[in-house]
Amino acid sequence: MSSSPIHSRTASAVAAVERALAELRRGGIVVLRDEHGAGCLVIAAESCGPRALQRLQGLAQSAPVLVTTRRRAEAIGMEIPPHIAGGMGETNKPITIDLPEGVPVDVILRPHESDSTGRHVALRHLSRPVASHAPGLAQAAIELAKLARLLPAVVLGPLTRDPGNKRRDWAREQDLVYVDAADVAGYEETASRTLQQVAQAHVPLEGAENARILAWRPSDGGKEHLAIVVGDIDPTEPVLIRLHSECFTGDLLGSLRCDCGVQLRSAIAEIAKQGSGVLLYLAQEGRGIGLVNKLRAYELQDDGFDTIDANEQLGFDADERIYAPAATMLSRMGIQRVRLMTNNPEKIAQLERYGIEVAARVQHSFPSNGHNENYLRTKAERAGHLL
Ligand SMILES: Nc1nc2c(ncn2[C@@H]2O[C@H](COP(=O)(O)OP(=O)(O)OP(=O)(O)O)[C@@H](O)[C@H]2O)c(=O)[nH]1
Ligand SMILES: [Zn+2]
Repeated sequence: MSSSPIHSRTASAVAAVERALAELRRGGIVVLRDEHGAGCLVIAAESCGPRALQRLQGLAQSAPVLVTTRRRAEAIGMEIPPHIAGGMGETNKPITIDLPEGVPVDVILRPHESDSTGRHVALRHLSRPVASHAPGLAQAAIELAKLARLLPAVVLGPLTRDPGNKRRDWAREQDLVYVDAADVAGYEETASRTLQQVAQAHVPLEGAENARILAWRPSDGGKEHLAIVVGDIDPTEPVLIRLHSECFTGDLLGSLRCDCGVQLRSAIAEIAKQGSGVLLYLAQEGRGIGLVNKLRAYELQDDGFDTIDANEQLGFDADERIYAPAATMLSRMGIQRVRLMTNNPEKIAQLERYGIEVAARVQHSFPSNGHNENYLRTKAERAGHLL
């Protein structure tokens, strides 16, 4: 990669976000600052221990608040006043809630624990949502928690406005990780632009012996994606492509809750049958919420929620994936036109948005295995999947 000022600015921005993610996952405090100089301290609710919380309370310049998403707040039965709920298009915006002294932060996380009257335990401790002092910071803090594959709930400690750029120096003095909110917003797209191929090996696969695996890594050492190239690609013609999102349970363990295992193996078999093509194996487990959160969503599905509602009950969107890394890898391989094996119109729309022409859609669906009927039905009826 070139060391031009633009590239080094990109590299340092993604590196700052990656450091913040590691810090949140280990229960540390991150300093966030927006372009107007507003700042705050952030701890992920899921990893918030008593020492970090005490430190945040000591450093913050007003009382800490709890921030989660509207869907999570609604899932625990919280009433959201219309002036806070936001309009259309802001369906899952961050919701700020006062955090009275002594209230355990994790009340927001305990899924569906109710008291004897059926009221969610969180409501016993938490009052109605309040207006956020800096909505952009709340949004960036929630985004960080999601990128760290944690539940979208954070403790936020407001800081006074910072007219110059002193906040970064202050963070350094306090030995705290600092990140600009603007760098969080575009992180996944920016990181995808830094993807570089770092390994390539011939790996004969059952039914596709002429296969190579190419590994791609972003400059911050974050999520690595793979391209499984079968046969010899001719980029002058639309190339047969499958975008496969990682599914540990389906791909590796043969789980029958989903259709990923059969989709993975059949895609490779079909590509081999047609002579050549590429399967992109994307590190976006659980439609982008991570394996742990997917298992939490499965728990909710065992209680009767469908795959979309379960995501939303946890506070996520139904699908958190972006396909910018896929588009970058295709372009770097010289592939601009594809025949895409999918039933998901969002994959087509996003690839086109990122500059890849989808010349044709190739259907890629399989009969139910006796365990995933509801899952397949929900994808067709609620996620707009084409069958
Ligand atoms: N959150 C969540 N993720 C799931 C669930 N079941 C499967 N997944 C994830 O969904 C992704 C699989 O989706 P894909 O098969 O790539 O995509 P799709 O949206 O079904 O679209 P096509 O298969 O291309 O038609 C993987 O990351 C799985 O881990 C679930 O119940 N909840
Ligand atoms: Zn799966």
